[in-house]
Amino acid sequence: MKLKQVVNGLVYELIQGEVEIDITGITSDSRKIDSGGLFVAVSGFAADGHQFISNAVINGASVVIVAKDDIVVAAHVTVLRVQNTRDALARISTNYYGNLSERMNVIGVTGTNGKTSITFFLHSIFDKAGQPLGIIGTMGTVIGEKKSNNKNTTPESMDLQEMFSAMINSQVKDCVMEVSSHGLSLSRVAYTSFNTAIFTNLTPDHLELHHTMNNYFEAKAQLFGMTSDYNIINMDDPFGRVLIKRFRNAKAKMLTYGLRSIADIYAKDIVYHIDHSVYTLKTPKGSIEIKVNLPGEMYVYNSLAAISAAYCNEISLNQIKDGIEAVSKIQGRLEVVYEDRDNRIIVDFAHTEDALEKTLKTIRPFTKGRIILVFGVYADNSDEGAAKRKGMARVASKFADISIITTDNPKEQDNEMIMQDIERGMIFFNGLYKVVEDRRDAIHHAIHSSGTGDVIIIAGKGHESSQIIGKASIPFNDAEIVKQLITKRSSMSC
Ligand SMILES: CC(=O)N[C@H]1[C@@H](OP(=O)(O)OP(=O)(O)OC[C@H]2O[C@@H](n3ccc(=O)[nH]c3=O)[C@H](O)[C@@H]2O)O[C@H](CO)[C@@H](O)[C@@H]1O[C@H](C)C(=O)N[C@@H](C)C(=O)N[C@H](CCC(=O)O)C(=O)O
Ligand SMILES: Nc1ncnc2c1ncn2[C@@H]1O[C@H](COP(=O)(O)OP(=O)(O)OP(=O)(O)O)[C@@H](O)[C@H]1O
Repeated sequence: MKLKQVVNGLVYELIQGEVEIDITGITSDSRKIDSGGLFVAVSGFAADGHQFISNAVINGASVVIVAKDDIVVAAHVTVLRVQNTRDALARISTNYYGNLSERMNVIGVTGTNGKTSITFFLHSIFDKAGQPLGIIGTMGTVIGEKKSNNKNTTPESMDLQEMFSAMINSQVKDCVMEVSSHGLSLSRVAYTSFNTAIFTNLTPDHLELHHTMNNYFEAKAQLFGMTSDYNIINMDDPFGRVLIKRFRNAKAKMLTYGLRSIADIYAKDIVYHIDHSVYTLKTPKGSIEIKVNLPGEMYVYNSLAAISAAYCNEISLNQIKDGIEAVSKIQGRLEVVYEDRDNRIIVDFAHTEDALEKTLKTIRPFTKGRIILVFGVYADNSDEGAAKRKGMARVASKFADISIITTDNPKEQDNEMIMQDIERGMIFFNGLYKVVEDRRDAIHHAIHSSGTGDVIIIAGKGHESSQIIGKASIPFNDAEIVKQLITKRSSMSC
């Protein structure tokens, strides 16, 4: 493609070379450049892409986009300077693939918790309506029968536009994607056209990036100014109500959901069971009974969010009901990975204070014995990280009977410091706890110390298939470990 076409709409200064040349591809990673490719130098959190320009040129880059002055690049390379290279990457990626989101129906889901299950509910509903729906999110990308892993919940702009292209090539024109605050703040979804946006809730998370709840909220709020058709908002959430006020008169129509009749779409007469909930769905077009095969209020909310988007897409109430009811479980989301007469073991992805509290409160009414919680936390060395560790300890102390503090994904943080901080929190909040650093040993300890009627909740890693310690990614899946330990226990007792 001609560089001139690729940079259409981009505000830039031509430092050297010319734009009437062909390029073979775009990347912001010098290690991935092909001969004749365009390299965008991004200043990141760990490294500065400007330092890799000469590598990119050695690897074949014929065009470089920079944000800094005084960058010396080989004379045969075209160099453009822009204000913000992340934004430029999004602009040129969108051009390169032909602005595909404009030809698609894109539903963006944002909020701290619940995004993944909403995408799964919607996928199932669209399936019942005979419309293939692509998914992009934490659990990967789904296009028809094809599934692939994602490095990020919301992929880098170049990867995102490539995914849209793969969807179009597979005749998938409807897409639901999780839109993280990182995705919005780091321009990963800039220039993507969203038809619909969904807001779930906002509670403390990712404060190492945003520092304040207000900044975090403002990052999320951007999505609702990017929509053409509908903004769907949880009106029971305080931040949801701020969005309702702010976007009431926006171009996109507003649809609210919640548990009270003032919402456009709401749930009435909810009955909670150990493994499902039943409620009457109320919509402006009528009512229908819904069974959600995941327990607790949070999945009533998540189902309502998905239902609201399906409703805006004119899917019938019967198809909506069939779609929600066809989701029997979601990996790592209150997933019962073992059950016998005496005990249940549940794996859940709760990795924020609010998610952990909701998970423990959901399980409590159905627990005859104790709740034994296995958890750790990823939180960096900032004040915000310290607050997260203390907050998780507060919830564990208050809502579990005993907690086994262990390793989550410490990444490059000091795990000893993380666990000591959680321990300090447990002491502060008077929680009963034990520290077992190795996660497998911690799960083993929980199983072996459990008695009749106890429920074990292993929180924080849900579906994840590896544990990230330092730079190493070690295969590890909570459900799999439980299976191994239980098998070992039963073979020993034979
Ligand atoms: C903190 C953070 O968000 N980091 C993301 C960010 O990395 P970065 O820009 O800081 O990259 P960097 O490593 O500093 O490198 C800077 C630049 O130099 C380039 N480089 C680097 C080395 C080299 O040899 N050559 C080269 O060109 C890199 O390609 C990059 O363009 O941009 C990368 C590309 O988009 C992301 O993959 C990466 O996500 C990391 C893996 C991450 O963990 N991110 C998390 C915090 C995140 O984004 N989470 C959200 C929300 C999750 C949720 O709540 O569900 C998400 O959407 O995933
Ligand atoms: N509506 C909700 N409100 C609060 N907590 C929730 C809600 N839905 C799910 N959770 C909790 O949050 C955890 C993560 O859920 P889910 O993966 O759907 O969220 P997410 O928004 O996709 O998060 P992430 O972007 O971190 O993957 C669940 O395992 C559960 O403990």
